[in-house]
Amino acid sequence: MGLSTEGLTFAYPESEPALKGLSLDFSRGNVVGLLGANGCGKSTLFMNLLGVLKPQSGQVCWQGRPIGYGKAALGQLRRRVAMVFQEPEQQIFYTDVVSDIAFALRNLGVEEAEISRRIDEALTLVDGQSLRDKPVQYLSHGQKKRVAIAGALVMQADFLLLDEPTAGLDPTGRRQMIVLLGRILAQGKHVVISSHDIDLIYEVCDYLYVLDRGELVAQGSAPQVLLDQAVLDRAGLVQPWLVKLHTELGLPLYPNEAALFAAHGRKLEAV
Ligand SMILES: Nc1ncnc2c1ncn2[C@@H]1O[C@H](COP(=O)(O)OP(=O)(O)OP(=O)(O)O)[C@@H](O)[C@H]1O
Repeated sequence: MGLSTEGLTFAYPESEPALKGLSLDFSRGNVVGLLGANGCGKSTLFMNLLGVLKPQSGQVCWQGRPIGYGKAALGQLRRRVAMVFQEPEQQIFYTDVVSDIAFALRNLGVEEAEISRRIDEALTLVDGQSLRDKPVQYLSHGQKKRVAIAGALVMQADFLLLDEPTAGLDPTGRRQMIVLLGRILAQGKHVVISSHDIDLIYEVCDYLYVLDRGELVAQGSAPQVLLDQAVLDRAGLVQPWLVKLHTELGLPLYPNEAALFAAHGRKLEAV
């Protein structure tokens, strides 16, 4: 058991509810995907999960208990649940990489030796050791994204919320992000991904929730949900290309590109 919501309804002031009675369990898979057209409520949900926004009814739960909204309770929650925003600028505040990653840990009063150790480990994980002393302003978008992920990893949270992790990345950067996700999972963490990158969602998620204007319209394993054309139409989504090869050409439903290549006796070149 970990992060979940029960009947969560949230409305911005003087607006229709952006989230309507959502009961979601983010421990249903190691990587849970959130899908839906623009404006369906994904970012609003993430802000509720972090306790930044408070639902009008229902609740966000940690280990089955409603979270608190006092300073101490939110501090505890954020050691468990960390978010990586879509735009790295939303969470990078310092001009150099190491100070930026250290910021939240210093705030929590973590010892400097421990801070160095965690930064070293996180930068290695994101292939970011060479970025260590670079001014943040000179980093590319993809490099900034990796620094932002390192910033979340040093918190050692159990759940990482990733908002559009592949947005703005070139094909190599996107592949590297998938490799990085694998490393994060190997550490036993849970990941929640909100993304319009349907191929990424298909390849990495083992459970999906589909939202349409704040309502839950489908849930299940990735193949279960993404083979359901009615759900895709309702939520404004398209089939991943591997699903399309299956439905249109009758090929087996391959879980990823490497499996498709392997089935044809070919090895996919590594990044
Ligand atoms: N600060 C706000 N005040 C009022 N309404 C808002 C605010 N932020 C978002 N909304 C509305 O809430 C709904 C959900 O928006 P949200 O940004 O959560 O969707 P999203 O699924 O993350 O969209 P996208 O895929 O474009 O990032 C939308 O109708 C949006 O217009």
